[in-house]
Amino acid sequence: MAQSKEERILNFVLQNAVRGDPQSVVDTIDKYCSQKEWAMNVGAEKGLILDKILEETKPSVLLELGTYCGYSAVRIARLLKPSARLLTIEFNPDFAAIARQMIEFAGVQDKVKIVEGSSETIIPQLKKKHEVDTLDFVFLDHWKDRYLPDTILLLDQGLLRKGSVILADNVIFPGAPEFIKYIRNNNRFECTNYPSYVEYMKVKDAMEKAVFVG
Ligand SMILES: Cc1ncccc1-c1cc(O)c2nc[nH]c(=O)c2c1
Ligand SMILES: [Mg+2]
Repeated sequence: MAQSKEERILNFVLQNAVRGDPQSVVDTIDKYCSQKEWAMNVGAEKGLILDKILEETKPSVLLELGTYCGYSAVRIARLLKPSARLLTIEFNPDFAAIARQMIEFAGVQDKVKIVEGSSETIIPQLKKKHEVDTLDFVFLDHWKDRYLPDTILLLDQGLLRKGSVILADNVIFPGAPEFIKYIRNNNRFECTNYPSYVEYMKVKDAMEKAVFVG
């Protein structure tokens, strides 16, 4: 069976990165995807914005929507304190299988739990099945037309508390106009836009940070 692009990315990491070194995994994926095959990892430029916001927030309980190959899960986990936990939801089982191996190779499996399935199904299970009380940090990086309904679901499920940070990738390209319209006009969120570029491309993109004020 022909290899998928995601399998090629994983194999490049297994052969070229340092086992147990999350920074080397992040750098190796960026090297492959900038020189060989484009892939939808948050990438190095937007990754630095993500890093900075994580260092400011110092979250303990995190949720990511859209794991893909595990690039951002590894990038996030490398900055977390030992007791912090990241739950990451991935709909595509093939991507989830790649991400599981990527996360284990990076040595961050104790901090990261991949949950396979749809965010719509899993978000309502977070409290009872995944022992979440409230979320300190949420990274939206899945289907753009799910950003708004999933944000509303997080609110309805009582998963946000005063100060919870939502960070959304791709609010310019591919774009999430309904989410942006809602979040910027909702006085329960304080929004900040971070202009950047689509990963590995010279196309403008941005991330949006929305802090829940309770
Ligand atoms: C696929 C694509 N083509 C051209 C330009 C950007 C994208 C793109 C970039 C991303 O960071 C994405 N993140 C999550 N989910 C996506 O679907 C996605 C798509
Ligand atoms: Mg993205």
